[in-house]
Amino acid sequence: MSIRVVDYRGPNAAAEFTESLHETGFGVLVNHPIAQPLVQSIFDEWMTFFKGEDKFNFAYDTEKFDGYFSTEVSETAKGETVKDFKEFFHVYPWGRIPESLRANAMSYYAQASTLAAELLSWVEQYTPDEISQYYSQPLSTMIEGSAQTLLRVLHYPPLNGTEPAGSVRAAAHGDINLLTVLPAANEPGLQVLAKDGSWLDVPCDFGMLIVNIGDMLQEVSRGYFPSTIHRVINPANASKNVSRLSLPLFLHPKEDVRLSERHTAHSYLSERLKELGMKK
Ligand SMILES: O=C(O)CCC(=O)C(=O)O
Ligand SMILES: [Fe+2]
Repeated sequence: MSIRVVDYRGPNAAAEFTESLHETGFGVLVNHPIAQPLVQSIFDEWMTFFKGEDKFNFAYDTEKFDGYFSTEVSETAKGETVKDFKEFFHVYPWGRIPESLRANAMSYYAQASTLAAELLSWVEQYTPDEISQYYSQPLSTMIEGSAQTLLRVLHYPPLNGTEPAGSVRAAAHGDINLLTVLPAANEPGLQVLAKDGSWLDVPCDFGMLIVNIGDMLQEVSRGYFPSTIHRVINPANASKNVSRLSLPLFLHPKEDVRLSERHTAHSYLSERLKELGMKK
């Protein structure tokens, strides 16, 4: 198994991309419409933000989850005991963000959301009928105008020996949401769990766009599109002291969207956040 790289402008892009998502839960696009200079500017300006002190004025809201999560708060993946070694900022259009960072973040949020809606229409088009009969509405409209869609700006600090023993940049996990869109980070490290139990590097050349299925699309498609386990490994010695920045946009359905007989998007998210200890 390997993760296929699909040319967004190629003649069979929609079919090839959907096939990749079905087989591996991941798809990688080149020649896509997200402006790379914008991604680079966001990396540069957020690197400065994470190095500074202003971030502490944006400590995350414990009810609404917008704002800054320090390495002390961070996240512990389901089934793990040690926190991931990372800090991050949750950006929502309605949430808090330093004014100087807002324009680029919102521009990226809008571009990636538009692209995600198109990719979901590809997915819908190439879903077998026996699966798409379960979709309660077109996949692309599930995310339309959703207040839950979340841009996470992640900083994995250089490893300098002060990190907690046994911690990794991001322990193995599946994403909760419908679909995740993620420009290749400035450093490698993202891996996906193959069916044979081995870990595969996700292609990550500068300019590539990585897309993966989340648990909610797995639920909607009754498992036809798998929410594949992935992780971010610590760097090898040579690049140990380099920060890694990453910019996943987690596309969430609107709260009242029905995913399955058991779940709406709202009930599903509440259950998962409780499991993670993030919600009472
Ligand atoms: O940083 C990455 O490459 C992936 C991050 C990730 O998987 C997540 O935040 O859910
Ligand atoms: Fe993830």
